[in-house]
Amino acid sequence: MGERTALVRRPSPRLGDGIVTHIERRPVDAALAARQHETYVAALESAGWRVRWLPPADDLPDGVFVEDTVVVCDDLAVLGRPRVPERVEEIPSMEGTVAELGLEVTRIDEGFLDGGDVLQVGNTVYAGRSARTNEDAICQLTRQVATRGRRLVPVALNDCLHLKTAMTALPDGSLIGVPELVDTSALPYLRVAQESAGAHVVVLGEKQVLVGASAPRTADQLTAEGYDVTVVDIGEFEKLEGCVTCLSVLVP
Ligand SMILES: CN(C)C(=N)NCCC[C@H](N)C(=O)O
Repeated sequence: MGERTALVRRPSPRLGDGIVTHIERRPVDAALAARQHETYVAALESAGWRVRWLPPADDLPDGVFVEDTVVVCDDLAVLGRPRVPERVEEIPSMEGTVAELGLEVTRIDEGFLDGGDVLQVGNTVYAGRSARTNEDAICQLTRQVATRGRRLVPVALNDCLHLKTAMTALPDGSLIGVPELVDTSALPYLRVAQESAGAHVVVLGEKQVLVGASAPRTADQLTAEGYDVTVVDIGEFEKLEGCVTCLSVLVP
């Protein structure tokens, strides 16, 4: 802890068998995915994040989307509880890793929670009500993050996989995303991303962000605003409804 650690897992050669819900399945080039992942990890490292590899899970096609397996809030790690059976086996290796990092590990005992539905901005934790994350889990998460001084705001989603499919935040805490995909009534101002992939921003530092190559207009706009923008192509992961946030858990 305190070392700006990025948790990642190498992509499975079976990535192409991962779950798709809202888009059509397309063939995945596993070798290209591996190269894209290397570039993504290198970008985290060059922004000063110490990379910690989770044990490989080559039999778990979605195992590379580590964001869904845990929510880290200060020294607390709340393990995800996948609704989809295919992803349940990803949790134990994340549990071991966050325990080794010295985080206090807790679980959700009822309901379902994917970390992709949880966006932390300052002392606010936004939690998406999705097909993967339900009310029982959100209630428990509310109590757990309250122990770290956080206030949870539930957010209803419109037909999208995860909250972070719809929106993320910039380093100054302002929200960016696709308003049609979220109930904005509980949110402060949600800036409209230039393209849907521009809803996915990873905050690497105070002025440093990472976005996917599928969001060129957002990248240009953020650059014009003075951000140091790293662009990575994660096209093979996008075929499985992944985005740049899903591929790591950043432990500040
Ligand atoms: C913010 N997002 C989108 C995520 N955190 N996770 C993406 C998981 C994709 C995987 N195929 C699945 O359907 O579970």
